[in-house]
Amino acid sequence: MLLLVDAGNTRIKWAIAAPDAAPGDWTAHGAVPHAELERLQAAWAGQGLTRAIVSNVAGPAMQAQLTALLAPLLPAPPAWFTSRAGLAGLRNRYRNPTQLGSDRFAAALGARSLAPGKNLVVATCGTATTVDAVSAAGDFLGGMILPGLGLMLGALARGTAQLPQVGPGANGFAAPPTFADHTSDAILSGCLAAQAGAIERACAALPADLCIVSGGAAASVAPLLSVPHWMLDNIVLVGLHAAAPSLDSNPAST
Ligand SMILES: Nc1ncnc2c1ncn2[C@@H]1O[C@H](COP(=O)(O)OP(=O)(O)O)[C@@H](O)[C@H]1O
Ligand SMILES: CC(C)(COP(=O)(O)O)[C@@H](O)C(=O)NCCC(=O)O
Ligand SMILES: [K+]
Repeated sequence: MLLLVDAGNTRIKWAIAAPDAAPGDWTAHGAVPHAELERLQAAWAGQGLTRAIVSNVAGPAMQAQLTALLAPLLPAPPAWFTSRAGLAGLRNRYRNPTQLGSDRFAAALGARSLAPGKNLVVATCGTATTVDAVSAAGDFLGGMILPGLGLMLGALARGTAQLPQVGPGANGFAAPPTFADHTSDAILSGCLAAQAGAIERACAALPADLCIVSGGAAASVAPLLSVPHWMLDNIVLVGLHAAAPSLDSNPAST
């Protein structure tokens, strides 16, 4: 069984797939915040793992923790997925291709596997929000990095005397009226508009045939979008899955 891992700056997302499964066809999947990393031991043990592909943008301490966690569960070390100049028909136009976050390159691969031959904007609304362009011809053109919804809300609370910390309600962050009539909703209106506005500007600039929206805050941001879009739980894992066959012949990160 193949284990796919997307270690972001807030949560570790994972999925397990049979060797011949199509990208996104998973037998199990889940997510844990960094503080609950040890729960992955129970989730992954006994799954018959034979191989793992890991994207990690959360730093060397996370890599060390995942290495220790996976050592008894796998016959060989995991493949640490990294951005590179090209993979699976996707060319990376970043000035230095390896500087691109591995999750962004994986997300672009995933988007292209789901919607080949289209001009795509790929937005992942996580700790940071990234808004990237993939051309119909298969070029990762580059993109935007902005604070994610949680960071925006936290920055306003930390950096001002009068603004409160706005948290999610029972159903996440429901969009308030644009011109809100109290402070909490005014903050939320502004931060959601910043997220959705960046995505819409990217879609207009490309221009995009389709926008793919993913990440922990996607369900809060997507309803505001006035552009054609698909919302997916984890486009990064789809991309790692889609990349798996190509990594055998191009194991730059292993
Ligand atoms: N209930 C919620 N509603 C909306 N957004 C949320 C909620 N819970 C978490 N988030 C946002 O999702 C982010 C985590 O998403 P995730 O895609 O796992 O991030 P990362 O890949 O950076 O670890 C948090 O930083 C926060 O901004
Ligand atoms: C932009 C990111 C911080 C996003 O991380 P995330 O929100 O998924 O935790 C990550 O992709 C990263 O560290 N990128 C390296 C710099 C770059 O992509 O240009
Ligand atoms: K992100």
